[in-house]
Amino acid sequence: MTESQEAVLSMDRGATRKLAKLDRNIYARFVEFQKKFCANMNQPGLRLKRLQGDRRLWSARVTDDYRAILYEITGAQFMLLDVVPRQSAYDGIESRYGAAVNAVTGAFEITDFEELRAAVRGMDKAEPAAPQAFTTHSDPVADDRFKDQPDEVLINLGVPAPLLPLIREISTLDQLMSFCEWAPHHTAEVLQALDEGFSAKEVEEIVTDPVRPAEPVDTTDLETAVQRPASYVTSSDAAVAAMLDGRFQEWRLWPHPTQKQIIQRTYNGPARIGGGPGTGKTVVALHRAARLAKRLDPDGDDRVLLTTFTRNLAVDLKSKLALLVDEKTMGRIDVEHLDSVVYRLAAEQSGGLGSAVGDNNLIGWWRLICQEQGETEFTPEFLLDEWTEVICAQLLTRRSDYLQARRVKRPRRLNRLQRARVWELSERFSARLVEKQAWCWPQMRATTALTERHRSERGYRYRHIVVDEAQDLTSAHWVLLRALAPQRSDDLFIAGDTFQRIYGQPVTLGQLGIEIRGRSKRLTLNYRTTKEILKTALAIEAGAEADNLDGEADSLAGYRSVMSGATPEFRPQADEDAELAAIAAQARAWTDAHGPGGIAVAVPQKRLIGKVLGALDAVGIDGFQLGSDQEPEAETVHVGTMHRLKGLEYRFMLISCIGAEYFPYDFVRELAETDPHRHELEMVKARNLLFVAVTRARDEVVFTWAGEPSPLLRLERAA
Ligand SMILES: Nc1ncnc2c1ncn2[C@@H]1O[C@H](COP(=O)(O)OP(=O)(O)OP(=O)(O)O)[C@@H](O)[C@H]1O
Repeated sequence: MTESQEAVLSMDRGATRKLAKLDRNIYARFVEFQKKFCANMNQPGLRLKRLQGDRRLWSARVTDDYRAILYEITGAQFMLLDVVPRQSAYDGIESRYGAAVNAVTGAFEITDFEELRAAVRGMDKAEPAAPQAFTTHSDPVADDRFKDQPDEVLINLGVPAPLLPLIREISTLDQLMSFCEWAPHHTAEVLQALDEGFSAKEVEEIVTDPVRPAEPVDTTDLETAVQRPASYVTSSDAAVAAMLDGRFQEWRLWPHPTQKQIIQRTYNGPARIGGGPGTGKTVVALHRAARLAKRLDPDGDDRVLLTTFTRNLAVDLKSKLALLVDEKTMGRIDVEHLDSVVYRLAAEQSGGLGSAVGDNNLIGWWRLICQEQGETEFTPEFLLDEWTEVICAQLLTRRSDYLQARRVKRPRRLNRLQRARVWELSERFSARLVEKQAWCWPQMRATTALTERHRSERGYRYRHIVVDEAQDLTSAHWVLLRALAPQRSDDLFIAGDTFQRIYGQPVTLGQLGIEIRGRSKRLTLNYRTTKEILKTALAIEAGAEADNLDGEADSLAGYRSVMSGATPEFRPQADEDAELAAIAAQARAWTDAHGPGGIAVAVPQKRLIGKVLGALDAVGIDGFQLGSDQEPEAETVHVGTMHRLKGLEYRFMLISCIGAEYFPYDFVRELAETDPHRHELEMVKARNLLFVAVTRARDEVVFTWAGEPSPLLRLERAA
């Protein structure tokens, strides 16, 4: 009798796609098969047998009529190639599959040549990927992009030589997209980047170099190859089990190799990851928080803080994190938006906090102080900004400190007398808050940061901090974060995209005691949005500049997508009623075609939400107003301000009421006359806001407006 032997059954992305296509009953039987096989691959009912030809090819029984085709990595680790009807299990098996270690990336790659041939030659084997379902792409691929690249260039970039003849046959975008659906992951990325117009040298830099292993590649060492992240192969039964029980999401199992490097690296200080929308910064932040928490001393009481800018994003982070860690590890991680941390610590420090003055009301308080003091030299807007961005941000508590404070990038120079006046007015403002038993965010952030700075001498609240949406944090937030964790390796991990800054003002982390220089990296592959949507989004930011959170320039260079879909549509309307009707009609059309859910309408102002909800209701569609607390209902059309959509994603997006009348806001237009410096800052935020809204969409975007379009749409470039 053959000995019992446990086994690992690994899968790659191709295998998961094939399983997804199986009939449900067969799929259920495969799940049973997987368990049995892993418990004892030699049990007779599995009928494991070696196939003729390649000595690593095996078949095993899933049902009487279906066989699993397996590829042997080591004696006890197999890769699933396919699940096929028994009668066809052995037909042309050797010419159908290829399995090899990629000499450039070191990845173990399985190729199903039959699927690839079908993709290029149009047999009905390959189905187009979901995101391309509504598109027709008979556009030719540009010959000079990848087709004219010499073989050795493609091979050098990591494209396996056996794929070249088929690649040479590709002549339309449709063929390219279908081919890439089944091609090894790295090959797909290379071809798509070339097709987007990146030169071979650029592709080498942004696609190939990041996954090139440091050590020489031994193409006969399968065991090492399957462990490389570029292989996209599951390494444990737990991962396969999660995949099979329907909880499978690629980002959980297979971070991109570039993402994985960042997740796993030990940084000897604060580190930053940037990158355009949808490049997986949040995915990296989640994995990193999970990894750091798992590595904490199980008997110690160190904790991890995973934080972000808004409350609804913290809710989202928490539910995603729960997919990566068990309950015990979750218990070591606080997932909380940063102002909630501020509030919690402030309440702990002072007991009662009094009533809150919202950010929008602060200007009224400053106006009153100016009136009372007969102030004419400084406007309330300038004073509020100065108090927030200099006094609170630098935690200045003494007049003498303010008189000497650095005022980098502030709109006007102030002499000593002027500073003394600003300080006096600020003291009056602070006294008024105390008198009225009120608090506001800038002051509370600063006070909490100061207290925590002193408290940290007695021990730190967190061992590791991971921050998402970092671009919107204020200086006081940063000072607080610095005070919450000790200056050690892996102390602060910062994810954010400054092109998406829609709240605060630029900060220079180095000046706030957070040194990220030399520990900064950027992701460039967009997983969310189609090329067409990306093009429109990039037109909005064309020529724009952003910082890298450390006083230097950031860029979106190399930013690209591997998906393709419909071109965004721009639909001007005669008046507001016509626009509301157009919004409702489009939401109806998407709902009818694709079912409810995954649809959102973004508007620039809160007061427009009710109108849109009314228009949706009139055509029998349930709308849901996005708020900060409530979990959004899935099967409704979500309607929210562009601000509220930050960090979220939808398949279909309407960006509506985007006429010049509503966007940019009135107060921003007025600033052009009264305060050119602030006008410029607010225009950057408005432009970024539109960029954020557009890049929430996965598949389709439609813009609507009545009257003049907003100048920020940049129709001349975006259409
Ligand atoms: N390695 C990956 N494999 C598959 N999907 C991924 C991967 N990385 C990210 N994604 C998916 O891409 C989408 C965008 O990811 P994520 O939200 O992390 O991006 P982001 O850079 O934080 O975006 P934004 O800046 O717009 O908020 C998500 O749907 C995510 O699941």
